[in-house]
Amino acid sequence: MTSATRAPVLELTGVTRTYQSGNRKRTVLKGISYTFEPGRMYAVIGPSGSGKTTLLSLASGLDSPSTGSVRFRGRDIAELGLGRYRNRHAATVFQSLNLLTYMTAVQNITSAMEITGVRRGNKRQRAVELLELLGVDADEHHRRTLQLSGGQQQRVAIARALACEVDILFADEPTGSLDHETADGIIEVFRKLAHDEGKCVVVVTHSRAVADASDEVLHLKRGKLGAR
Ligand SMILES: Nc1ncnc2c1ncn2[C@@H]1O[C@H](COP(=O)(O)OP(=O)(O)OP(=O)(O)O)[C@@H](O)[C@H]1O
Repeated sequence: MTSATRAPVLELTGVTRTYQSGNRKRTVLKGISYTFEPGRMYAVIGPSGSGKTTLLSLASGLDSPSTGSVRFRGRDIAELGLGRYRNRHAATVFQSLNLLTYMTAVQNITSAMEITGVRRGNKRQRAVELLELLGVDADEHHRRTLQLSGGQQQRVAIARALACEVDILFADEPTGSLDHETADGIIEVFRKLAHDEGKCVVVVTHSRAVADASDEVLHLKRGKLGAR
């Protein structure tokens, strides 16, 4: 299928976000319109403070735009329910990962499936399948995540996000704290998820390597999307 024939999975239309602190208002995003497709990897780049995390929060249903709309498969996510959108359709891997470090890799994934109400008979088996897909070795599946390396923890966090069978995966600076080699492995994971598994992968990054590996690069500058 060519990209021209793919139905969009996510559409931002005229999205603005204004923050108010005291009497001061500041519009961080100034009318962003963009269409995301399945099976593609997107990088969101831009200077510090340009609104990348704000854009990710709106697109992932953690926050609502001041004006404009965010649509998942044609339906406004506010109407769908932000909680439902986040649980069923769009997962986010945060910079802090938020793994439960006293639990094993498998337990982190199965507990997320319980919490988000995934109806699947053998959750442990699914957790193992996902860890294998992401290249986490079998002897690491049952180790507490505290004992795993940064790159392994990042993979577990991605597996946990995918466990809820989402269509869109957002990640905020996923390679920021990793060495080059480990970062390259994570970039490859994202590319495979997009190109082989058909996910829409959206990564906020300062990394040139992530931007170079992406199918599309969105450059945020002064609240607008521009050419790179
Ligand atoms: N909840 C908030 N209330 C008020 N201002 C906010 C809030 N969240 C973000 N901002 C402001 O919005 C602007 C954009 O922030 P954002 O975190 O989206 O930028 P960013 O491009 O992700 O930056 P960085 O690359 O440094 O992480 C900043 O000036 C920030 O101070």
